[in-house]
Amino acid sequence: MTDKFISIEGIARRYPKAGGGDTTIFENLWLSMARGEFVCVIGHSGCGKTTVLNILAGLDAPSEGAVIVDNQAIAGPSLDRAVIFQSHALLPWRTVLGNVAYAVASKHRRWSAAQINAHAQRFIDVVGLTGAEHKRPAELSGGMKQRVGIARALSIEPKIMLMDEPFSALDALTRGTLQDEVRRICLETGQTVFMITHDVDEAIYLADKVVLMTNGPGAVIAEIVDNPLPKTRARADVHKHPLYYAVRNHIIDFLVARSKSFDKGAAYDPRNVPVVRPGAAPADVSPFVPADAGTQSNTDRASGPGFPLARERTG
Ligand SMILES: Nc1ncnc2c1ncn2[C@@H]1O[C@H](COP(=O)(O)OP(=O)(O)OP(=O)(O)O)[C@@H](O)[C@H]1O
Repeated sequence: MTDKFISIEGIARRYPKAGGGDTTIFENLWLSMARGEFVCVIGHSGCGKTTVLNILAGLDAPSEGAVIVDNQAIAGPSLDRAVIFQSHALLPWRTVLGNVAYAVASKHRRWSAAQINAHAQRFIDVVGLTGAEHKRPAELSGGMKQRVGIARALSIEPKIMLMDEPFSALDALTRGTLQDEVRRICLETGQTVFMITHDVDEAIYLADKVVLMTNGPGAVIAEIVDNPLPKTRARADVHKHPLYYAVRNHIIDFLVARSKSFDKGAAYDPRNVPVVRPGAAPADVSPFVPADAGTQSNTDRASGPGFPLARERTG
């Protein structure tokens, strides 16, 4: 990877133990992300995903190591990095417009009220809330509240979106719609996204890369799954991709078995975590052929082990 827009460099997070000493949640974590890349992180509860996200947000500091964004070490929160939480954290006394405008005003302190409102309205329209501008959070459904959170994050036009299970509290239909919208918006705006999810299908649908973390304490990045789906993808076609089931099975197998007993082995290098493309031949991946284009089903073609690609330096 050449463009290291985000570079996580050997970070650790330790907390003091009640009886003395420290618990190491994770250590020596290295990961880099290119500009415009959508990365999903998957791992069991407690492995430190939110801690990593909070460090990226500047809300927490690593016990060791550093995170560099756009060639600058993170030294606290910044309007360049917007966070979308599972709970939307809206200001209950402000309307939809008021909530988004509040974020816009914090970034553009010299703008007039008219400029601020016009800018906020643009992002309210983007997330499909036109007509709900004057409602207060209590009058909105969970999905609408989450849209406000997304509009608020987008309205400050951050360089990076950090999302902590943003759709997990939503019903399946709303979740699907918002996943589609977030994907579209991120593609259109070239957003770089770091997102935590527990949902394997969500990760495969949204991500360019899926980072697999082992169980904590002492969690490590076991590997990075390079998603073979094309950047432009439609929800309805995702499962027809010839490698879809191989990728899905690989991630599930990791979560069910390997995340607990991951053997780093002598060859494991945290700065150079294996990048895998499950089901693909080591040197080549066939172009996507729709399921009805041939006699062999895509599911048949998807069988086979995950071959590690050439080890790619992530640090
Ligand atoms: N302030 C704190 N003091 C001590 N331990 C903490 C503190 N904050 C988090 N931890 C511990 O750090 C570990 C990682 O927490 P974190 O929330 O990052 O995990 P996670 O992978 O995001 O989990 P989940 O998927 O459940 O959200 C947990 O074991 C948690 O108990």
